Amino acid sequence: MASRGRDEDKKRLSEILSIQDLRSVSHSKMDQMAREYYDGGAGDGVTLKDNEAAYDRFIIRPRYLRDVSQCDPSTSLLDHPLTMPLGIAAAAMMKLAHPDGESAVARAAADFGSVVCLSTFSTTSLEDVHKAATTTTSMSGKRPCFLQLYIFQNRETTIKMLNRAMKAGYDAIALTIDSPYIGRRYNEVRNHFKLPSHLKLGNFEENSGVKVGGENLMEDIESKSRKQPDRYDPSLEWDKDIQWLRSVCGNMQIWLKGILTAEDAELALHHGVDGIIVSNHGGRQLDHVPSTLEALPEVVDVIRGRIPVHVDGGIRRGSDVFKAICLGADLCWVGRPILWGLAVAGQDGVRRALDILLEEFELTMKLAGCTHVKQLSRRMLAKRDAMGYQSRL
Ligand SMILES: Cc1cc2nc3c(=O)[nH]c(=O)nc-3n(C[C@H](O)[C@H](O)[C@H](O)COP(=O)(O)O)c2cc1C
Ligand SMILES: CC(C)CC(=O)C(=O)O
Repeated sequence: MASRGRDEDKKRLSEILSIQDLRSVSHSKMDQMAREYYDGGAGDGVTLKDNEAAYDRFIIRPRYLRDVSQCDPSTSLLDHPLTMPLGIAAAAMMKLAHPDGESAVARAAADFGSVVCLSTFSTTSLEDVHKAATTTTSMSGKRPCFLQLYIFQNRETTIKMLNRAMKAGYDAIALTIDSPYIGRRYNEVRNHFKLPSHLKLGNFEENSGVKVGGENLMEDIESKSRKQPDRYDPSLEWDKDIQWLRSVCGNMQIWLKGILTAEDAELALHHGVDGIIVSNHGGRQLDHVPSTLEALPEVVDVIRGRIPVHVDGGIRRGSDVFKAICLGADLCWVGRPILWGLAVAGQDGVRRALDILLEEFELTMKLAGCTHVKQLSRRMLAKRDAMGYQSRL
């Protein structure tokens, strides 16, 4: 019976041709609370929509007669090979989409040759996910693994988690800097978002004081009235806290997730972080901030290749990956497309999402006259505006 189910899933998956198809099919697989938590954003969703729309404002300037019979879409991260410049962004509570949750995502990433960034609020323990993410049947050698970090007011909670991550073998932590408080998300309030009782957070003990859900999404984390309150620390600052983090991270690299301006990119460099991710949290935090594709060039221009610059938000096609790399990103992380794949068919659905993005990326490279990721540059793009298009960036 189980194998018949998997065969049916495979047939259904082969009929899914794009990430938009995957998104539509995923909607019938989740209840309203999970669907709206995954798909929604903060406020009126202006930034959420703009993340995707920004990709349509850039046009590709293809070059022809350049022998594209061989094309290599691969790259590397922390000395590990990647099949293409694509990683799986941190997303909380993946078991809301599928019972196999984070482990299924990590296995699909390992087999494909991608990298996973695990959320602090995973529904699987960081040890189990590291095992799944680094055990691969098809890529040789060790796989890279990131842990996304929220720093709690009770620093012991954070230190315990970092010690577990070091012991498990994580390569890097990505500190999310755009969330001193959680954005205003109407869906979560209306749906009384709560982690269902059969699911548990994988990285905290029952008595840690960390929980998700209540009258609104963050009520438990942000409540000061709990007996053992433990919430995000909104007092984080460049000078004291990046240094503190360095002192408790051992050999793990420190990346910052959520940079949107040249000023903060400069500060990140000054404070010696190992890499940055241009991100607006998929439009889930402050509404009306810039789309990440449009924030990317000013960050790249300040960093000038001294540390890696990654980007996430609104990436739904291989051509979107192409455009972000042309604008100077070293790697793109995708969030919701992976959740949609997971909801549709667990590990196989995640693999389908990754395969679609790879096929589209490789074809875009070839049709634009590129055979290697290093050839992608700003000269290959133009920006559309109300008057037509501007041919040089
Ligand atoms: C359902 C969901 C949960 C998320 N949870 C986290 C999280 O726990 N920590 C974090 O730093 N970012 C989180 N993010 C943001 C993602 O890491 C990423 O920035 C965003 O999803 C990228 O945009 P995209 O979904 O359009 O690809 C979450 C995003 C979604 C959609
Ligand atoms: C609010 C957290 C539990 C997870 C998160 O960062 C998100 O939902 O965007």
